[in-house]
Amino acid sequence: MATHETPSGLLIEMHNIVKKFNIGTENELTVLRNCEFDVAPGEFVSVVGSSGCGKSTLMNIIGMLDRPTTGSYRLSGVDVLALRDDEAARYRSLHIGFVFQNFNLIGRISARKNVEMSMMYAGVGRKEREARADELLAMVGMSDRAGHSPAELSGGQKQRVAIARALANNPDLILADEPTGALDSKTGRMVMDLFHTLNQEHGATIVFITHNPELAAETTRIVTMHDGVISGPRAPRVPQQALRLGVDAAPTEVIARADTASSRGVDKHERGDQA
Ligand SMILES: Nc1ncnc2c1ncn2[C@@H]1O[C@H](COP(=O)(O)OP(=O)(O)OP(=O)(O)O)[C@@H](O)[C@H]1O
Repeated sequence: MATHETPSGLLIEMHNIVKKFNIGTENELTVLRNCEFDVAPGEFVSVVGSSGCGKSTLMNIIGMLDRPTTGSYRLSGVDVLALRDDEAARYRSLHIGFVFQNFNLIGRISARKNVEMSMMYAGVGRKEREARADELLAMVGMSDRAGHSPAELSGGQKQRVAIARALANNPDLILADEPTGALDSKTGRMVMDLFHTLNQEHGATIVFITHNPELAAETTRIVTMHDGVISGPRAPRVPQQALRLGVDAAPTEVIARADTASSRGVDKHERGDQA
């Protein structure tokens, strides 16, 4: 796997990204316009902007689920746009963890199997997969539901499993698209606190798309999209010594901290300090 030590010190380097849909037809649409987007290791960056401004389109390109029409994109120093589709799929599965609004868990298998699945694609052996899935589910406080199927879990529990799955291959980057969007405010708070713990305690680099300005304000940097154009502060240019994600820290301690922070958030909520 590539490491964070890139010549620029940046994890994501996007330059002059343009995305057009339906090229050459009467429906041609330019959705991203000369976007510059850099992220340094260890950042927790939120991307905000009104509906239809291009956030998910940007996310799909960062997540290597789609390619830009023009522009350059390096992830962990690798020119990922130069990769063939099969190479890109493998690179994506090893380097990026996704968390979606609607969880995107596989319904007919257990929480543990959902976490294991991405490791299976990465070629991790069964014993190691099972052990790591258990560690990750402990980390997100879901050990007691590991054998349950997604239908038997609450929204917050599903999202915790999805976060454990996103961490499975020790990714360089977590991409979270409205991860609290389908959750009530208390559960959303808990999920957000888990992201903070992963960022602060484990050095996880997170790009977080949200409509919620209060949640965005908690992150280390906010960029705004407007009609396909990104604005906001640039990534710190000084190379950072970021920790790679790992579960070597005591998992129970991690979730305990998230839970404590979560109750603090609820208290604030009850006091009316936040929406
Ligand atoms: N595959 C596609 N083909 C054509 N147009 C598309 C496609 N995907 C997105 N668009 C258009 O691109 C624009 C930006 O969409 P995108 O989903 O990126 O916005 P968004 O900021 O994520 O919106 P929301 O906050 O509502 O999710 C929209 O006008 C949308 O209709």
